[in-house]
Amino acid sequence: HTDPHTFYLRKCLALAERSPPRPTNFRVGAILVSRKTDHHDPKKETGDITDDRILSSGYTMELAGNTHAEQCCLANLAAVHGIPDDRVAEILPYEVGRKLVMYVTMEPCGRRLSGNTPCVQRIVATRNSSSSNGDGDGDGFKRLGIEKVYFGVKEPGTFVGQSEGCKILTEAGIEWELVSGLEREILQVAVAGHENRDEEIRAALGTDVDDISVE
Ligand SMILES: Nc1nc(=O)c(N)c(NC[C@H](O)[C@H](O)[C@H](O)COP(=O)(O)O)[nH]1
Ligand SMILES: [Zn+2]
Repeated sequence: HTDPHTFYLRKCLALAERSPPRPTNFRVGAILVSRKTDHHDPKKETGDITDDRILSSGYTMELAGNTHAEQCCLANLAAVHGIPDDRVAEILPYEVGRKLVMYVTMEPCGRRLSGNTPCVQRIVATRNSSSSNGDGDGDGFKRLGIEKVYFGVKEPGTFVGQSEGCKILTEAGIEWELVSGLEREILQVAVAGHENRDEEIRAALGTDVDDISVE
């Protein structure tokens, strides 16, 4: 019986395996979940996932262009509601007794070599939209958006060196948690399109084991 976080990260890993291997990015999978919270503490998750609702999912390059898993996950949800992906915050559910969490195989990016909007910015943006109550006097309530991110590995230094994602999430008041146990599997999928993937995995695992078989 695996814990709920490993259960979801394995689902994200299966999504990541659908991503076309490229030397210029990582293959990542993401799932957005609405989770029941403890009725005494709106931050606390009950640990019981039977009431979870999977709102959306995405994987690297699922959508046209140079897209990231988290970006596709949010864009897919926006598309379901027929609005542009930069307005996805407006349609995210905001319910008493529930909170939104995102599972991603890899730490959301804080910087992208392409210069495209990093995923942490897209995640933080889900918290900034205030929903008007329709009377236009701007006294809407602040939607909480995505409150926590669970991921299975920190971003390797391959493209941007020391990753910034977690720091930016913390600064924005978004909790995050590194769920260990799947590092090797996540990295092997993530770097499948890279030339020196064995070396990359060794460096990322911080070990010098020689028995890393990429396949
Ligand atoms: N969390 C995450 N999800 C992804 O789907 C993905 N591809 C990355 N990858 C992070 C890496 O830092 C960037 O892929 C490079 O910085 C190149 O940037 P572009 O992807 O071309 O914008 N990270
Ligand atoms: Zn990203």
